[in-house]
Amino acid sequence: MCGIVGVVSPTPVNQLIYDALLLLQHRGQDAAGIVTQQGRKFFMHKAKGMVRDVFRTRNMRALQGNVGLGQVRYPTAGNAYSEEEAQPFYVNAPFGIVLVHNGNLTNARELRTELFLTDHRHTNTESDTEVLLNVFAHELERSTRGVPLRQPEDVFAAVRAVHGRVKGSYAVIALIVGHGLLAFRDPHGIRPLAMGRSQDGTVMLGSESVALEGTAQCFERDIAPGEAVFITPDGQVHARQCAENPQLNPCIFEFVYLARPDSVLDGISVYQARLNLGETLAKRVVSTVPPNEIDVVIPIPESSRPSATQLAHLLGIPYREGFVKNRYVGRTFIMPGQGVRKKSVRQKLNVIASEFKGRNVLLVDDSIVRGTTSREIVQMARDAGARKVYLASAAPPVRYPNVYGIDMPTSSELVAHGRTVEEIRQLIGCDALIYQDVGGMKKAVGALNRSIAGFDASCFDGVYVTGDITAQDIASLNEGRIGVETGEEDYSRLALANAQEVQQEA
Ligand SMILES: O=P(O)(O)OC[C@H]1O[C@H](OP(=O)(O)OP(=O)(O)O)[C@H](O)[C@@H]1O
Ligand SMILES: NC(=O)CC[C@H](N)C(=O)O
Ligand SMILES: [Mg+2]
Repeated sequence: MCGIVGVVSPTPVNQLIYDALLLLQHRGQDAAGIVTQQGRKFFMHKAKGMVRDVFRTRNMRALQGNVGLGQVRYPTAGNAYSEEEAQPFYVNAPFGIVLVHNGNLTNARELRTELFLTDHRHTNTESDTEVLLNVFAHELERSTRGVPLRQPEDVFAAVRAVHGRVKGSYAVIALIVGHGLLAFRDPHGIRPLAMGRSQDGTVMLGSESVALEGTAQCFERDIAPGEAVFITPDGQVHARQCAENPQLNPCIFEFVYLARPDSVLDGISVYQARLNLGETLAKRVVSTVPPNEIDVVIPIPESSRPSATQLAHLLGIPYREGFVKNRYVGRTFIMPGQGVRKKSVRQKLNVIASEFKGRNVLLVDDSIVRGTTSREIVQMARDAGARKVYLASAAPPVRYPNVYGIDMPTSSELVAHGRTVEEIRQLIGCDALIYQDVGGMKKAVGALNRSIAGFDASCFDGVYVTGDITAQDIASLNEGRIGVETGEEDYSRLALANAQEVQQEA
């Protein structure tokens, strides 16, 4: 998960891109970058940090031009430390291209070798996005060598070739100097991408509808899976389906946690999806804990709030705020490194003790991944004097690694991996633990857009929509990954140990 945005406008775009990135900050808090283009020149500024820290006035002034793109990064490949892996990425040939990417390639390693040996292209980082850009550049070069670019045909042909070579998830925005802005989505549409316009002729592309609406654009439509859209500098929009068998399988975790509740992705309101999840979760709570044994329902801020409200409403139990969030601490789950995450839960959430004292409380979270939040929160509720602490999760147990751009690289770090619900309950230390079930989750979200063929729910059910992913694949995907915590934490070691464990089990 990252946030991406691209704009073509009759007026300068620097502030518009900045504003859109701020609206997408929840999708990536590790690095941010913007490129604009004026004449034959790109202007780029990127660095580690949140949007507000990365861009100072002098940086903004230098970002000139009426066309540009930007990204907020949540690293899921390569080195979380490296400023060089912040996006956008740039190649000088053909034409001069910059690119931003949300997603994760599952065959980046093979492609990197292929790029070097066959395409004679050098990549200088461990980033899968750099690989993706070079594959695109190579394919564009192939169709245009020695002749001027025929747009949009040559651009669409290159995207078609990219679909043929690249595997995994990719929502992409690229800018070809002097020619226009390109956006495309992988053939399963795993990561979201939408388009909007404003009356002055501005066209904007962004990861979530909130980025469009929050910058006064009118949401127009989602980009279809496999589709490419090319916008010329004068604002003309060309669109083409570039995949052979496109099928919409959006990532269900977007609706559970990643996206903002005020966004609508692929026709589904994220807020309504979370209300529905609360509704189905309520039914499961009833079968485990009699509602008259629960005095109060308390959400674990921020993302679980809609599910918790709906659950409390259905069970007829008071909904109270028991934790206050320090708004200046970012989302803990998307922080790289377990040490940072653990420390941040305590910094981020503090109890209102009177809401717990002598009560049986039902805490609701949207999901339990590593269990970092739940373990701390349950203890905090006990310390505040709760009699019984029950915990309910609006998502099912997260048991499998994610390979499509969510930072869950190894199964061993997932609290639910290889454990029964009772074992997880003991680890977390609550009196009862109630999970959503996979079918219930898919039904709750899927009911909001019946034209969706199915969701990518791989971290819950182990089914990977782009084809089987073996333990070895996961190990090689994690090769070279460096976490932020120690600077040395190499995820491939963890992943290999994990792969061996899985093989032994088999
Ligand atoms: O089991 P864990 O590994 O702790 O991960 C799950 C938790 O992380 C997320 O919260 P986060 O603080 O990132 O964001 P939020 O404020 O949007 O809920 C999510 O909402 C859960 O609370
Ligand atoms: N999660 C993402 O979308 C990140 C994009 C890319 N895989 C990176 O790590 O930089
Ligand atoms: Mg949370």
